[in-house]
Amino acid sequence: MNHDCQSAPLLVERVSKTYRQSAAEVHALRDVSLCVESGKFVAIMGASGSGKSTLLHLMSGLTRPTSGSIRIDGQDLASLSDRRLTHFRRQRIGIVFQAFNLIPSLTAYDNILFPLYAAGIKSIDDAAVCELADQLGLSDRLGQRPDALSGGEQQRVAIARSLITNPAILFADEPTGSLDSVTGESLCKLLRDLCDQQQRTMVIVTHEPSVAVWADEVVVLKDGMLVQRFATSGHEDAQSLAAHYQEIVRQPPLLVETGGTV
Ligand SMILES: Nc1ncnc2c1ncn2[C@@H]1O[C@H](COP(=O)(O)OP(=O)(O)OP(=O)(O)O)[C@@H](O)[C@H]1O
Repeated sequence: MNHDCQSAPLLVERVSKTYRQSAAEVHALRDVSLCVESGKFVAIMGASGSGKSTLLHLMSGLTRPTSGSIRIDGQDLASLSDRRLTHFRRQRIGIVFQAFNLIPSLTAYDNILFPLYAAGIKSIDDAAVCELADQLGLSDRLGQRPDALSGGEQQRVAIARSLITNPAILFADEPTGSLDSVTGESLCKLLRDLCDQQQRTMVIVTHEPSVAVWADEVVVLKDGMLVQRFATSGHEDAQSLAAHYQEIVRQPPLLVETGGTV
């Protein structure tokens, strides 16, 4: 294993997930290993049913693997009880969903602060909240409820909410999936800026080459296996990335070495 992986924000080692549906078993993930170093932006791609959401849910501690281990910021998730895992997730893992999942009755400001309220933290650093809102272009929207915000603004509130606890890593499941292409592109630029300017570490699931091209590296899943990963540096536009991705998914699986670095 790469030496730097030991201190990486994310280390996935030989993770498998099998769902049982009455008598049948569904092998959603098979022996997946992945390491993501600090400040990296990684996109997970794959056809429908290839296991992208399952992997994201396992890495973000929402579900547990059938076998294998996941370390976030050095913490082995399997060693935590359900209660401690929930606490750890709220403190150290940021999660953003396609559908924003904001609380409709709360203002943008209170939605952003919700993870702190849920953790029982009462002393709010207002300057830090304002700085975060400013970075995400939300300064003049904080008093609005979600139904008065555009889709792009709602997703930026969701990102601010996920960053308010200063997590070790941010996971996002199709973060642009509910946005038009122009708004989606500006959201991708924002995510890129968060990595470049604040050394945030990010893993997103996406179907869209135009989104994946903003990442540093692309991880490709096929039939629950990690079949390839590649740097986006050779694919500066989405068309070139899409062509390379299609080539990979058409090939028979070629498993990458266990524990390599992304
Ligand atoms: N809770 C579950 N119970 C049983 N099978 C499941 C469950 N969740 C996912 N699966 C199965 O696991 C496999 C991987 O599903 P997953 O949702 O991770 O794929 P995906 O790549 O995210 O797909 P999509 O792009 O369509 O969201 C699929 O065969 C799916 O039917």
